[in-house]
Amino acid sequence: VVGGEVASPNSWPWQISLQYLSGGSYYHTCGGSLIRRNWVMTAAHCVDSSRTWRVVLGDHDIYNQEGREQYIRVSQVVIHPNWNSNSLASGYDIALLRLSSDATLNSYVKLATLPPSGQVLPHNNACYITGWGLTQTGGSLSAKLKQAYLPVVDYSTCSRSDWWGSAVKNTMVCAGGGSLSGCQGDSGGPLNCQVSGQYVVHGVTSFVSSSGCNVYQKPTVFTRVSAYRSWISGIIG
Ligand SMILES: CC(C)c1ccc(NC(=O)[C@H](Cc2ccccc2)NC(=O)[C@H](CCCC[NH3+])NC(=O)C(F)(F)F)cc1
Repeated sequence: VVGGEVASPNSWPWQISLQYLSGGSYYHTCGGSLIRRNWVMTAAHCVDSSRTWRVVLGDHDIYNQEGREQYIRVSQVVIHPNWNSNSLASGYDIALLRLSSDATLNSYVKLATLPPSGQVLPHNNACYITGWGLTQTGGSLSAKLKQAYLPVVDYSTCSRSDWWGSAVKNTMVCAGGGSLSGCQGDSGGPLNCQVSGQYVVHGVTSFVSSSGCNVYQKPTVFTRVSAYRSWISGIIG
């Protein structure tokens, strides 16, 4: 997350850190959202490679153990069947991870609320991106979970030629577009949008401009969760 601030610990209790095993240690690579006690929603591009994954719930500082963390292995990766890693612009950047055991729900670990099928938020709807991703283009991961206020940019604006043009589809949500943005390592995490006084996960962080994270008129682009509700229900029940 470029800009914004460190979140109050565990204030986004569905946010998870997706980590992969390498040389005996686990490393943060993406975010995700807990949607059932044994299912996490993330981006397909996060789990394109076959690795050993684990999910960390209840985390705040990914480099220090603070006692609220739950570490659970991933037993199954379900990538959307239409996802094509060579075509980010086509969308379908969504995947579901089955956990090897159920998360314990408490004040630090809660389930995300998903939007109703088909719901499209209006321009400027209040949303926050959260994640441990780079804090500057080419920078380093944030040790502590960050949040940044990214209001929704409607499709008609986001698909303008001087914005994202045809790279953005209606199955995506754009948000931000100024000095605040997502960045590498935020992928797969939630776009938390305020709807009737409640935070709803309307987006899965998908991409930013290849020329940098916080680029003017290149808002962060998210998979629109409400476009995939039936697929999600078909998998998790
Ligand atoms: C759709 C097409 C025009 C398109 C192709 C590529 C991109 N962007 C990108 O590829 C930039 C590249 C980059 C790397 C490092 C620093 C800055 C930028 N990376 C990204 O946008 C990666 C997704 C890459 C998926 C493919 N491996 N996502 C993210 O960084 C995040 F966190 F914002 F979700 C954006 C659009």
